[in-house]
Amino acid sequence: MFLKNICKNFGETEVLKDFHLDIAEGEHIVLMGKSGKGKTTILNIIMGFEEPDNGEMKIPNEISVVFQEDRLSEDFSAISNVCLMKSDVLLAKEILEKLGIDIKKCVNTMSGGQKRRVALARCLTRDAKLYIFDEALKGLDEKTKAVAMSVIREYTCGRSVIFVTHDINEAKEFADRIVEI
Ligand SMILES: Nc1ncnc2c1ncn2[C@@H]1O[C@H](COP(=O)(O)OP(=O)(O)OP(=O)(O)O)[C@@H](O)[C@H]1O
Repeated sequence: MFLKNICKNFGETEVLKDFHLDIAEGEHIVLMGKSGKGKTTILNIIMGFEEPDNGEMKIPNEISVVFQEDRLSEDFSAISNVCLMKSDVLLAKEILEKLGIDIKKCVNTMSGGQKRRVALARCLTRDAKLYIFDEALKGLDEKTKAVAMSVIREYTCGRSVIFVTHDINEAKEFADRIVEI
């Protein structure tokens, strides 16, 4: 997949100018850059939520995402949230259990870090060509983060990934290549 010469302005604000990104099949890219540099804008263009002003791109249709916000159905259990769009219950259970989540627990009784892990499990349960993690481990303690990182690595092995983080240690641990914008 690739993005080539992508430009994007919001009114007078120039956010992206001739932005390039190539990702090989199975490659894990970490996208870094200061707040407001345009990382989420790039992801929104990749996901089709924003139109670029200029440029070319080739992006797979099957994309699975962890957004910055959890975007869960609060009144449903962990397993129902993960299986809402996907019927592979066995895989969903396996991933939720590896992430230390009680599958029957209702989301509205969960801590922030537990909700984050449900959002992660939902993303990893989907079969996709490209996985996007936008600050997916934000708010997790170090031990939980290490477990979550190893689960992400296990289930994205051989698949293309864009991982956005401000944490250089996370980036170095995960990346085949770090892209700074
Ligand atoms: N819909 C929009 N309308 C106007 N300006 C926008 C819009 N979306 C983003 N921007 C602006 O584009 C710039 C890049 O925003 P973006 O959210 O892509 O940054 P980011 O690198 O993801 O930041 P952060 O690390 O804080 O999440 C910012 O100046 C932001 O204010």
